[in-house]
Amino acid sequence: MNSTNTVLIAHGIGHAYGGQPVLHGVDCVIPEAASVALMGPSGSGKTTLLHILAGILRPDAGTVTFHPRGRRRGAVDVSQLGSEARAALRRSDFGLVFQSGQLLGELTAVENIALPLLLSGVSYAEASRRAHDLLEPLGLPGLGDRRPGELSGGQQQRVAIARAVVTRPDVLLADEPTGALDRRTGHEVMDLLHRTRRELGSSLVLVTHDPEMAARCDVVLRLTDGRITDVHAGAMA
Ligand SMILES: Nc1ncnc2c1ncn2[C@@H]1O[C@H](COP(=O)(O)OP(=O)(O)OP(=O)(O)O)[C@@H](O)[C@H]1O
Repeated sequence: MNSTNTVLIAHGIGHAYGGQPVLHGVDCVIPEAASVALMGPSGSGKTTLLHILAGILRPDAGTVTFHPRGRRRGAVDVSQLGSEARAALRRSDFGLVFQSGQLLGELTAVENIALPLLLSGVSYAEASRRAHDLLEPLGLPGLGDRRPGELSGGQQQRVAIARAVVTRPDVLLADEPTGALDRRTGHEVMDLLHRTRRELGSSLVLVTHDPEMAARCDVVLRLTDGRITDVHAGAMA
């Protein structure tokens, strides 16, 4: 498979839980600086595939090859890395956003945003400065000292996006990031996610049930019973 201008290539991905197969030989390609929506019925394996692409889960079969942008390092097979190396990759090269509940309640917004930098060894002063710099562009001016419990759902997702992008990752992986928000707030958060990833030149893999959110992506993949059954361009991309 040609790897030019791709950041992630999944090949022959198979996965089972407790002997129950969930993914059957999935192939997919995530192009550089593009957005890819992953749609499909409940239970079709979307989250499992996202977690495998993100290196959270190791697949039972197949490979996930990560090609760092600008080829600044050699390609790595994420599926063969140990848990430490996958965690390091998630901290430095991937940015993850979930539906909710991902922020640490005892930390302020700025501390939550700074966390991936702190875990990568950046000094507290530098990490806080970079986290502060994201408040304004992410629509969180003046909210840096609030704890998650003092923020609205939409504001919490903005903090989660800020945390995902603070390391300027090559790939953003988001699982229903607007699933817990009302429609208008959901679109505002998605506007922000697309704008930020365009500015960074990052790719986005978005798991969503919402056809409008999927249509805003460059490519829409449909997963049915653990198999890719359709690939088409997003209608509003
Ligand atoms: N940790 C787990 N242990 C056992 N079975 C699991 C586990 N996680 C997911 N499954 C099962 O694997 C199948 C695929 O789940 P997955 O969450 O990947 O689907 P999905 O397409 O993301 O679903 P949804 O749209 O409902 O979130 C489902 O049948 C689910 O019950």
